[in-house]
Amino acid sequence: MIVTRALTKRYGSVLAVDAVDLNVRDGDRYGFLGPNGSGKTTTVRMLLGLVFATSGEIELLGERMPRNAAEVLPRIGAMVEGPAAYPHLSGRRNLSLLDASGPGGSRRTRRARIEEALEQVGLAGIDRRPVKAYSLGMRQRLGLAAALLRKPRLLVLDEPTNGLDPKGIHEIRDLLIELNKAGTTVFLSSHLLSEVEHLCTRVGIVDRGRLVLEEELDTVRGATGLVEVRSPDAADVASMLNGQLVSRDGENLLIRHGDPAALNTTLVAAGLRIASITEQRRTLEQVVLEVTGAGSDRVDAP
Ligand SMILES: Nc1ncnc2c1ncn2[C@@H]1O[C@H](COP(=O)(O)OP(=O)(O)OP(=O)(O)O)[C@@H](O)[C@H]1O
Repeated sequence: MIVTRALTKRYGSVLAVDAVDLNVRDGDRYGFLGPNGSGKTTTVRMLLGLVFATSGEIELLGERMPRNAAEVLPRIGAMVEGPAAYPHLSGRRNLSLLDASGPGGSRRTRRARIEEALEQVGLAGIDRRPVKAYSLGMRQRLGLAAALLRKPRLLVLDEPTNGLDPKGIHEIRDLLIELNKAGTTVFLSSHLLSEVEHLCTRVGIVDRGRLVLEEELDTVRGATGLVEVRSPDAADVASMLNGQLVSRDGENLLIRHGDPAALNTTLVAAGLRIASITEQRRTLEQVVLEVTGAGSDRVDAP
């Protein structure tokens, strides 16, 4: 759905995006993750033909960009930072102007389409209020409604939950999952680990303009080889598994073991009570820290 090859953008002496090879597949919920200033917005802008790449190639839906922008862009729903709208008009009116600029049938069909998009993002209830009176979160929702108008196969969203409160973030997340289940590929940029961790199936991590990892989230969050056990008989569990015990804090134990089911059977067979037993997986945060190296305070030898 999105393929880039050695995509590069230079602003004077700043290498904002450095030879990025993205591969977003049909059906992905892809999180493009990186700290502020790592090149996410610039990449998204290049994908959508809003800025020209210095070098490299882009394919969207199998078509070369920006060469085939006129053909490709109507099939994509996009939202980039700070979605634009006429401030003195209502959200509905803004959407209807946007809708009118594209093809799409009778007045009734258009109205139904706008209504559905407003409904999806939770803005259907506010009719007359002009966009200038919207909160940042409402503007984000309106931007998303605009992206959804044409029921795109691919959504490209730059920081879609920016400015939303936790409930709003949750609603947008549910909506994106629902759309994805119905067949829409979702590509979103974010600097929020938790957002990507909760929403995405695949992740691309960018650091100072370079793509340092692209992988399935399940693979990224691989098992650590440790099992977390909580037991009222923690002292007995600890002495039984002495060699494998990594740490103990009250009822909570961390045990070196590759198979939680087998460990559970062993403990229960020994008459020990197990309140919970879970395979420990790496967090996305750990992975990001690993792949982004020593971080911004690194001091290289001259
Ligand atoms: N128009 C521009 N002119 C000059 N430098 C720019 C321009 N746009 C971006 N940059 C620089 O390119 C680098 C990447 O910026 P970009 O906005 O793409 O990062 P980002 O990951 O989207 O960050 P954020 O999360 O803050 O939006 C930064 O160093 C930024 O200062």
